[in-house]
Amino acid sequence: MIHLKNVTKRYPTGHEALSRINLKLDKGAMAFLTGHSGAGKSTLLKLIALIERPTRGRLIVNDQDLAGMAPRQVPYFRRQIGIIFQDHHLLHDRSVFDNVALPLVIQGYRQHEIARRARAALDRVGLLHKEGAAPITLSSGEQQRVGIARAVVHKPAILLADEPTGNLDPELSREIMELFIRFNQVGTTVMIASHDLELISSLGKPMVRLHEGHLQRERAPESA
Ligand SMILES: Nc1ncnc2c1ncn2[C@@H]1O[C@H](COP(=O)(O)OP(=O)(O)OP(=O)(O)O)[C@@H](O)[C@H]1O
Repeated sequence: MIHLKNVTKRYPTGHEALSRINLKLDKGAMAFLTGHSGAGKSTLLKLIALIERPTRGRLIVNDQDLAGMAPRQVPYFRRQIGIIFQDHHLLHDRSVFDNVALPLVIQGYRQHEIARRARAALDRVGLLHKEGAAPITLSSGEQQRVGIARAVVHKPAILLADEPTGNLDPELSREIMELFIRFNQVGTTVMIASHDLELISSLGKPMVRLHEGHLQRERAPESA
């Protein structure tokens, strides 16, 4: 589902954030990406989501070679991916429902389909009863769950999360990770960058460690 072949990313500053990365994550698999701050975790997720392009090497995501993808194809490619950030980027002048519905509105879904899917996504994160609330009135764990509902509302094949529990206490962090495991159990391929080693090593999923842009396998999903 996600295959990186000898991928290097050098930013215009000259800094090599990733060096010759080979990594394979099968369809329906789940893995954690670990490493210290600056190790290249966010860069790797950005390459998979085509937010950044590699300097060298190839990425195959959901059977598509990203090198050959024209800019006009990128929005269609991204529909296969849901992305969750540490600070969830919610729109604070819109309701919880509107935030979750937004990707479907942009994609031109019909009104009744938007309502059905947005409520289903909110239900899956346990927040259907908050659909009319303003995000600012929710706890940080609830706000993160709204971000997750928005990321899964279009039923992406791949879910990428960048430090999704960075601002949460240990108990809420575990709840959020368990939510990701549930999405994985219904077939979504999941990759999560996190430096919360204590939590993720207790979850029994493969871990891939980056160190200064180099891959150091721990319990790797599969060698490429
Ligand atoms: N747009 C950019 N331009 C130049 N350098 C960048 C850019 N984005 C990231 N970097 C550099 O690349 C390296 C890897 O950054 P990245 O954000 O991928 O690390 P990370 O492992 O996600 O770190 P953190 O856990 O702190 O988010 C860092 O040294 C960073 O300063």
